[in-house]
Amino acid sequence: MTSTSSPPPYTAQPTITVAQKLELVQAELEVAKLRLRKQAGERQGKQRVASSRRAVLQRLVPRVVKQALSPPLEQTSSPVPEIHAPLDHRRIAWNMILSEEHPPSGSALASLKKMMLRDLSMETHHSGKMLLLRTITASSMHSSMQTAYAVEDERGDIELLTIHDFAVTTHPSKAIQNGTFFVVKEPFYRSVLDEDCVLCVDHPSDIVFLDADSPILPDAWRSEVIDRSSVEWKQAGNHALQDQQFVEAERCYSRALSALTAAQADDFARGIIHRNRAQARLCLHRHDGAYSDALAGVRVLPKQPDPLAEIQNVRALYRAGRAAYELGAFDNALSAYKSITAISPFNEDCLRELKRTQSRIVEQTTGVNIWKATGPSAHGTKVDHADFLRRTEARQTAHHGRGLFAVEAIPCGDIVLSEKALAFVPSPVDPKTFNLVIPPGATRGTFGTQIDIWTEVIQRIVADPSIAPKVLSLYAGPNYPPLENLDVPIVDGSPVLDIFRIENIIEYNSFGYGHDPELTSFGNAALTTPGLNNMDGSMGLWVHCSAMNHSCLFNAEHSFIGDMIIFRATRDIAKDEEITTLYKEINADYDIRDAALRTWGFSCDCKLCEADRTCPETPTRKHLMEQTRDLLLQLPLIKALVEPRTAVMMFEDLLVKIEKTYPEEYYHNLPRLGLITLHRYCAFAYARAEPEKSIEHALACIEAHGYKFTMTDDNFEIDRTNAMSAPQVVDQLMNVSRYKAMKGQTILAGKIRELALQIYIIVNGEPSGFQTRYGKA
Ligand SMILES: C[S@@+](CC[C@H](N)C(=O)[O-])C[C@H]1O[C@@H](n2cnc3c(N)ncnc32)[C@H](O)[C@@H]1O
Repeated sequence: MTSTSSPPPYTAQPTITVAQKLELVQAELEVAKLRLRKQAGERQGKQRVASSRRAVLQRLVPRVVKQALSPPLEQTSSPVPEIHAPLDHRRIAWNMILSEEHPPSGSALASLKKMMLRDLSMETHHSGKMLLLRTITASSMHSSMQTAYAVEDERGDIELLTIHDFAVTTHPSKAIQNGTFFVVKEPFYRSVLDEDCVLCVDHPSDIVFLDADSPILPDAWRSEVIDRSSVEWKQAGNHALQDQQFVEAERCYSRALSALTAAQADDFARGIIHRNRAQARLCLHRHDGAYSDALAGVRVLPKQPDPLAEIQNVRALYRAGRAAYELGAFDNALSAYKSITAISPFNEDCLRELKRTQSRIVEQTTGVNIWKATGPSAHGTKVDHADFLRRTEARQTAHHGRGLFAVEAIPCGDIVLSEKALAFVPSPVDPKTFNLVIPPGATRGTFGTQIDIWTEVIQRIVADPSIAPKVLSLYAGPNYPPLENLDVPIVDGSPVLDIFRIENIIEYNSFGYGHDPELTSFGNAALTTPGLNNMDGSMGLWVHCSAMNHSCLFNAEHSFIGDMIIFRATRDIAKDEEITTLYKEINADYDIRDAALRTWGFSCDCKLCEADRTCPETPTRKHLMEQTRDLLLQLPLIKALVEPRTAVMMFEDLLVKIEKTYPEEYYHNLPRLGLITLHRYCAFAYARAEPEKSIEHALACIEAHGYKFTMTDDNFEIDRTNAMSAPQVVDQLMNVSRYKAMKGQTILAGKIRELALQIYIIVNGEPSGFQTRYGKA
């Protein structure tokens, strides 16, 4: 059967790669953005045109820019070979955040003037105003990141409201029911793609939910004031807690506290409510509030023994300990647990938590032997360990903003720091869809797990505003100058958080990693793979190490175990030396490398980049490297047509030519990255027939990474001032070690193996997998 209507643009493609699909999406997006901007420009400041109830309800049908693409994707030899996860059945869901980046309202409800829907102007932020509304429908998915509701004001006008998921998922109930009352602060009424306007809420604090008996509500809407005593509210809270309705429990306990009369406001009654609310908040992962409630629930013990007061204090202190532990405030947790042991020395729960807390404190000071502590099963999970940060601190650099510096000498191979993620999203097991969010004014988008990290960071700060300064201290790109005050203001009970600043912080500071098939036997070895690759990878935000700048001649290599990032010194680091790492897997082609780093807004000024920039041979080398790439792609064909020896000679010929593009006056003691692939290939090709030649290439491959290697019969010296640790170096060292062992130079072979193991640990974070890959000594 044939259809007369033209097929949607994507289904015309028999198969399509992710890269091609993204290109299509990007192109369509550009058209949409242009249309939207034109439409917005024409409408700015014009009076809202009222819609009928029926028309608004019809608009609730999900409609915006969501593509579920039918043809299965195929991985081809497309220019994005870095996408490794199986791509079958992947679908792309994309959507735009429809507002230009704009700050949240920082005004208190009491200072805002009420307005009505009919007073709205299009494309306008209504500063100093607020809308009092109620939902008249349940939610409907508006796009993959926004939820839509029909809402009405007290005059009965109705409109479509879209709430960014951050605002919904950070709302305690995570779901807004039909009939919910709320205020939208300083509303923004803006265009969407299909000629309509919607009210929109992007920032969590721009919406304030109201109880049904709130005095702000008009009489016609307000239910009778629920006249409960504090004790009744507390009992309602207890029931809700028992039923695991933690949001409701917290609300009831809060009402119980405000309903306390002066006569009831004694230590005893107040203490019970605080302790109970602490429990509800622990269950809601609101550790700031749980901690302060728990402490408020600690009673002053009378002089005479009072078993009830003691039991209550044990409860309160235990909750304080748990909350402090989750906030990473291990000293506070320790002191809470120690106070319990003074009351109840054999409390088993307390002793267990006390021991756990003590282990974290030891880890903070001495570092954790992370691989022994976690084992390989930790991959992709959140591990229970503490940061080890005391060897480094953030300081101002001369030209690169803040940087991370060693506060003590760190020997090669040692842990520079290990840090637990503030937010971590493991790669999806079954990545069927990924989201793409591009604000209309932006030239870049946010993809896949990066969006999940964004959500997680916002949720964490909304739950625990005490962590905000850590996040807000991070570099947020050129459009967001540093904040003078890092504490997030709390207005009407909500932290006022700019989701667009957070998005930029994630963009510039998060690490993403995917597992390269070539590296899987390297246990945890991970590549930093920003951009496209993130859609499959695990991703996290690690705050302390975010102060670390990039250098192609880095001195710290990072790897991941669970949600911990581990940096190891790739050479001896002196006290007060700046610690640097690779932001992006290094490319031998300077133009490609530079373009990648420009996405972070800078050009690297390391000696290697300087040499590549100034050496007159760089363009010739680029051309030769392109030839190398072409030859390697055609290798199966070449092998079929010519003798293997001839094929190798073709590569050796290229090697000689590329070597000449590295004049000593520019590249003295520097890596010669353009030689690595060819030496590696030749080492492999000669391995069986001419092992001596293979070892020559293996050593040359190591040298091309910047290692200066001088060997005697039973020893070697190595200069690694500008050397790069890499899995290929370990491979080649092990080739040399095996060869030397075969030749009877067992001492030398053993020493080279030790060096290989050290570099393996630097690259991999830990030694697991080494024996599996290279066998026993
Ligand atoms: C993760 S932050 C690193 C810390 C940052 N310098 C700060 O002040 O907080 C990344 C940003 O640091 C800057 N940066 C990092 N490495 C750099 C380098 N080698 N040269 C110039 N700027 C660099 C860039 O602005 C980059 O977007």
